[in-house]
Amino acid sequence: MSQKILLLPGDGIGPEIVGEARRVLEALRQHHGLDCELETAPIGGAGYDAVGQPLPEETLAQARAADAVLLGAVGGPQYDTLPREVRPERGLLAIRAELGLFGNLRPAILYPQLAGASALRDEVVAGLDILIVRELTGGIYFGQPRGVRRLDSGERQGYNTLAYSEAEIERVARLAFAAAQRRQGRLCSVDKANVLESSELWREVVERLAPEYPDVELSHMYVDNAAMQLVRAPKQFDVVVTGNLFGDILSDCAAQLTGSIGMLPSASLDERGKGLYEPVHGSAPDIAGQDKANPLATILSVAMMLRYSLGAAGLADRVEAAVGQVLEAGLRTPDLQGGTHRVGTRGMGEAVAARL
Ligand SMILES: NC(=O)C1=CN([C@@H]2O[C@H](COP(=O)(O)OP(=O)(O)OC[C@H]3O[C@@H](n4cnc5c(N)ncnc54)[C@H](O)[C@@H]3O)[C@@H](O)[C@H]2O)C=CC1
Ligand SMILES: CC(C)CC(=O)C(=O)O
Ligand SMILES: [Mg+2]
Repeated sequence: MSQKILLLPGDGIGPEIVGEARRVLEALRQHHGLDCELETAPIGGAGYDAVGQPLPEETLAQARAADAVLLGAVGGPQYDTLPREVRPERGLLAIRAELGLFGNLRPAILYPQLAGASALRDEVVAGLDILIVRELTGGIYFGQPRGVRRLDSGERQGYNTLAYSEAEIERVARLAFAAAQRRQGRLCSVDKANVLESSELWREVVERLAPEYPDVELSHMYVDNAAMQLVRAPKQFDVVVTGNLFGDILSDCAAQLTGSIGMLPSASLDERGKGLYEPVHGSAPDIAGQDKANPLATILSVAMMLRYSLGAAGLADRVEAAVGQVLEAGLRTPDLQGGTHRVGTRGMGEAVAARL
């Protein structure tokens, strides 16, 4: 039966990188029998421009009906002065919450061809393969109350709430323990339990689950140390599980270990494994519309989608192998150092599709 994939290009470089992901899906359809229907809908600033909402109702309905969703990125300076409730980023948070996508898998893998492109020395990053499991629908990005209030002094105060329930911690921790079982069997839970009550509970719940996963070696680390360890000795990590804000920050940091933020894909999964797939980076307004964006994070997100939502692990392997081949052939977008052939967004997408 044909599977329905919803494309949400979004803003900035979103349409360019999703265009290249689409090219890859079409190559798989043409040459490898992938049976899928592609639909496109607006989100973020594009949603606001179309109907005044960053997550149009119609887009959400299409996402619910789809077998998988591929998103580019949202946001841009032209939207930064809008009321917060209709800003593009709210649309992204809303679709994550509405679809119940609590588990965000962010693998940071160094392609051997990019060892020289990493900000760190070869020996520190060679063979790097980390999985960051970020809680995606709770924590300070969603906590209530939030807002800007007037103090008695007349001064304004901005405030947010960081809250995690036991159930929210448990379900993402189980996802991470299970991922560690399929990998090297090491799980590091990152928190700030020396200061935050929500982290103290986080650590307690993760610790309580550990006996159910005797084949996983569990450790804990404070987030400030984890940021330092990620650039000091990143290969000490196998799977990292952490909350929404800490995971957002640490995964951008891990991205740079792999050569560029343009290399990091992600999968956001619900309780039943239905997913939304998106690169880790944002809408990069500074390079939008210039054929400069690296589409590989989005193309690698297609690979994750094939593996986790479409039951096509063989095709996922093919896409990942094609990415390795174009890097081996020396192709590099401007964000990647080294190589022998400078290409743009389109050139990179065409080169991957041609190898499928
Ligand atoms: N998932 C999403 O949709 C996200 C959206 N944003 C939004 O994106 C906008 C820009 O945010 P920034 O903080 O600048 O983060 P960003 O990730 O968009 O860009 C940071 C830097 O990385 C570069 N970069 C990002 N993706 C790239 C790619 N594929 N190829 C080459 N270079 C790339 C950009 O040119 C920029 O120099 C904001 O409106 C922000 O709210 C930010 C993060 C995530
Ligand atoms: C734009 C934000 C809502 C999120 C973000 O930076 C991310 O998910 O990586
Ligand atoms: Mg981010």
